[in-house]
Amino acid sequence: MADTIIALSSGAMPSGVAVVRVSGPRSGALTEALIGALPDPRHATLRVLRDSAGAEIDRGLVLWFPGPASFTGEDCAEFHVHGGRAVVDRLLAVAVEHEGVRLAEPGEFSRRAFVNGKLDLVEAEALSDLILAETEAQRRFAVEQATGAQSQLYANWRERLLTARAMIEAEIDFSDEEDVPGSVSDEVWADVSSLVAEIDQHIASSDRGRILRSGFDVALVGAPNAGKSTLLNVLAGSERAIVSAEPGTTRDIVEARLDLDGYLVTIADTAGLRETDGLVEAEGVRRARLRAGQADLVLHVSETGAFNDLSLGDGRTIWRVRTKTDLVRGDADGDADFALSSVSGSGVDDLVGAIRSEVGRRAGQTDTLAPGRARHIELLRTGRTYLIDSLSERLPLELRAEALRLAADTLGRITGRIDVEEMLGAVFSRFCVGK
Ligand SMILES: Nc1nc2c(c(=O)[nH]1)N(C=O)[C@@H](CNc1ccc(C(=O)N[C@@H](CCC(=O)O)C(=O)O)cc1)CN2
Ligand SMILES: Nc1nc2c(ncn2[C@@H]2O[C@H](COP(=O)(O)OP(=O)(O)OP(=O)(O)O)[C@@H](O)[C@H]2O)c(=O)[nH]1
Ligand SMILES: [Mg+2]
Repeated sequence: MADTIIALSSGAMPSGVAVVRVSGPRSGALTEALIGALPDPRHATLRVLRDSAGAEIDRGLVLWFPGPASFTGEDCAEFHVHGGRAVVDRLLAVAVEHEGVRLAEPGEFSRRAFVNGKLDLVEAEALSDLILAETEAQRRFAVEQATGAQSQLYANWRERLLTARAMIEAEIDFSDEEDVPGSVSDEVWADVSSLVAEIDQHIASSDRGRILRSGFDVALVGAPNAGKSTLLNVLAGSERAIVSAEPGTTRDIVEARLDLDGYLVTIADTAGLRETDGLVEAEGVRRARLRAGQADLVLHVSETGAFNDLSLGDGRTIWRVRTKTDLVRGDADGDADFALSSVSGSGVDDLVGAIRSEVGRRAGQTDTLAPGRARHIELLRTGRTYLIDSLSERLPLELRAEALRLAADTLGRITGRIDVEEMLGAVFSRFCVGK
């Protein structure tokens, strides 16, 4: 018999109400022990909760969800009690005195929902993203995936591959017979080719998915004293980083998270780039370069208007930002894209506006499907290589069919649904009646 698990499912206490959730075969017995008779299924019912000696723990709403019609698919119950630490501690302590009842591990309710077929892996991951979402774009991206849109796409691809494989297997088995025309396999391979193109397009949107899910990454880099930390503070609207007239102030990366039009944007302030004998500062410079090399957007900050080459390699978007325009200077703005003063504030809005539109452009529509997790992208890439194998005309048909199977399995791993019965169904449903 599976353990019955219990945990606080609502947020930090103290809070108005705390929701304690229980799932597993002893849920009903535990609920009866706490409140007497079980309430009607799925009806919020006000009850007194008592310990085994009959002392009142609290008074709260109780919900009973007999399985399989519950979040986890098991018998579940919820206790909506007052959100005090001692209330919840006492309730949990009384619950785990019961045989077969223990505290839940992180993610264990969702894990059970997955095991019982209530959620697939993509949906379960999306629920976790939904809980972590801080901005509107993150929320919409997570909701889309949590409601199965992405899963459906992968399921359809997988279905096509299972069909393709069944056709090729049939061709292998009945190649001497006349009822399987050769053109069938041409159609199959044409469809596999177009699937490769669809997967490529989907993988190409992974930058978008990453930006929507994890946020858009901006790095402030440049010479010491250029005004990077001051600019970070202005963008963040608070004194995040230490500012001083001494060059080499910043060593660690200091981040500020902004919500621009619903998109999460992380601004990273970094150590000023220079040759240095200081070990700590040199490490800071190394980290600054590393961060800049991975950023979606690099703001190259300079107080002089001179911008030496950052040598960050290809593919980085770099904007040149001249700072301290409030100070009178001989030279002009040079070839800066933006000129601003963090002290007077002039030019700051232009920069923020430009970041805003850059993020919007690079994130695209929030409601179009894009893979946002490394796990998905990796499996998509692996699946694609199997498909390329399957298209190789130099290989015997048996191996090409096997490559289709591996590709289908790989796609099945994204949603966690790889199951042999389905494959058998796809194969046998295409046999002629009586064969
Ligand atoms: N109080 C409470 N609020 C909550 C949750 C919860 O567990 N408890 N949720 C937790 O994540 C979310 C809602 N998700 C849920 C998903 C499925 C079922 C459920 O009972 N499913 C059954 C019956 C479906 C039906 O009747 O329509 C099923 O799938 O068979 C409940 C909540 C957000 N709000
Ligand atoms: N007048 C004026 N001074 C500024 C401006 N921005 C920064 N400063 C000053 O320039 C000095 C250096 O600023 P920081 O923001 O610490 O420079 P940084 O680029 O972070 O420097 P490191 O961390 O050493 O790389 C400080 O004295 C700031 O007050 C500005 O827009 N106008
Ligand atoms: Mg600094």
